[in-house]
Amino acid sequence: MYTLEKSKQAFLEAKAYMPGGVNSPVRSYRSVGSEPPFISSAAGDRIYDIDGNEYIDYVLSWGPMILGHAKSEVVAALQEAVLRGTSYGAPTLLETEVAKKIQAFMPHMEMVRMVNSGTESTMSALRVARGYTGRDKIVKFIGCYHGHSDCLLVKAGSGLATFGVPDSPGVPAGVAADTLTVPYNDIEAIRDLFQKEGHAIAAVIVEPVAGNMGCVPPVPGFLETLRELTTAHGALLIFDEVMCGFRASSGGAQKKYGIKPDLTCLGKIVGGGLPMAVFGGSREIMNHVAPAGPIYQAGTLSGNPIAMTAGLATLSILQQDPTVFKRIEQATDMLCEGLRERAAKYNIPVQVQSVGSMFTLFFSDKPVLNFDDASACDMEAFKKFFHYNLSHGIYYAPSQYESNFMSAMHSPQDIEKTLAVAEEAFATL
Ligand SMILES: Cc1ncc(COP(=O)(O)O)c(C=O)c1O
Ligand SMILES: N[C@H](C=O)CCC(=O)O
Repeated sequence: MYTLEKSKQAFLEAKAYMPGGVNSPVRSYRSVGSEPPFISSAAGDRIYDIDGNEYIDYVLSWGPMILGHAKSEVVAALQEAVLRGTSYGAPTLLETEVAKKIQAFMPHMEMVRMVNSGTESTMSALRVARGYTGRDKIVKFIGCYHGHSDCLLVKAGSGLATFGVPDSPGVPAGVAADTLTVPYNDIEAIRDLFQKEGHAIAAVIVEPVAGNMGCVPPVPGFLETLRELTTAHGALLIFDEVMCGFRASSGGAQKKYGIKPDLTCLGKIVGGGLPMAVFGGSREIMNHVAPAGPIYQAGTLSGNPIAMTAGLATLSILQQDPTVFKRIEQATDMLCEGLRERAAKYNIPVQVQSVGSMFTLFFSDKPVLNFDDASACDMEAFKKFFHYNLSHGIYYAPSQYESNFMSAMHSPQDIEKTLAVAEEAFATL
């Protein structure tokens, strides 16, 4: 019998010490109206909670664990690394190794700066864009989420969309005023905006494959238009590949769609499951970052040896096995196709959207192209489907405004099991 009794008790206690009982809102399960399982361990594609439940994990720590949890080579590298000390606040050989690896996957990242989270990465990339262009305004897309820095908490996706607060209190109006927003995939709207404001725009920041309103691919011509407009108006194009880097393809969305951004933000996979992110781009732009240039950016723990070790081990494994990305993508396709078939059998209108190893099942009768489409989905059906799956050992993201992820450890048998549970869940709707 599935029970979350211990997790419920743990959540009650956690709420006394941390707002909402969590350290990131999406973990609280508030939008699906229940308590979250408290996790005790994870291995491969499985996670285990303190009540003894086992789940096939499609959240993967919100994306990073592409090789699966506790990958033996990564764990061994970390065990060795901690014995040499956990942080020096001084340069190490590891950082250059990681920078070279990143460049091997994404050649446009000629120079990088390591930071500790995706939030820091996008915040710093925007500062560079503003410092480099001498302009203040930035453009973001409605429903995209780029972390929680002030100027990006405007019409944002992920937890903000889930909890219905796309513009957070506490963001000064003056800061928000410099953030211009446009619907995702709306080529005409972005053209109009550039016609009016192009001279003042420092940068366009975009999730080139949106993942924070669920998985929404770019329509043909969308990314190309962003490239054309930013170039024509002297603005920078920032690809926030914190989520879709190493997932849309081995070289992220920039490789998949053949677009060269001016700056790229990476996080999640690049740190192998430890707090680590980077931003980077051409030498010409990055040489404006301190101390090479005047645009200030810093961090006590940035580039710390433990995160570098996990990142390097993860990227090395991905680089050594040229079939790994294809295999994970094929597993994703197999699952998505199976979900479509099972839903159709019960006449449940769904859109199962995927790019590479990211996917979302939307309860919608038409393709989801933007935030309005995502918001129009049947959230009650989502909730029921989610809970049936959770209580039968399938761990999906607890919001329609999130992507799910595949790892190299999900086997065909795991996918079959996932589909069998999905079929039962559809039958209950
Ligand atoms: C596309 C994207 N950008 C930025 C972020 C912020 O990263 P972090 O949560 O590491 O601050 C996230 C995830 O949270 C993300 O999905
Ligand atoms: N969608 C977010 C990041 O990708 C979820 C992670 C978080 O905010 O805790």
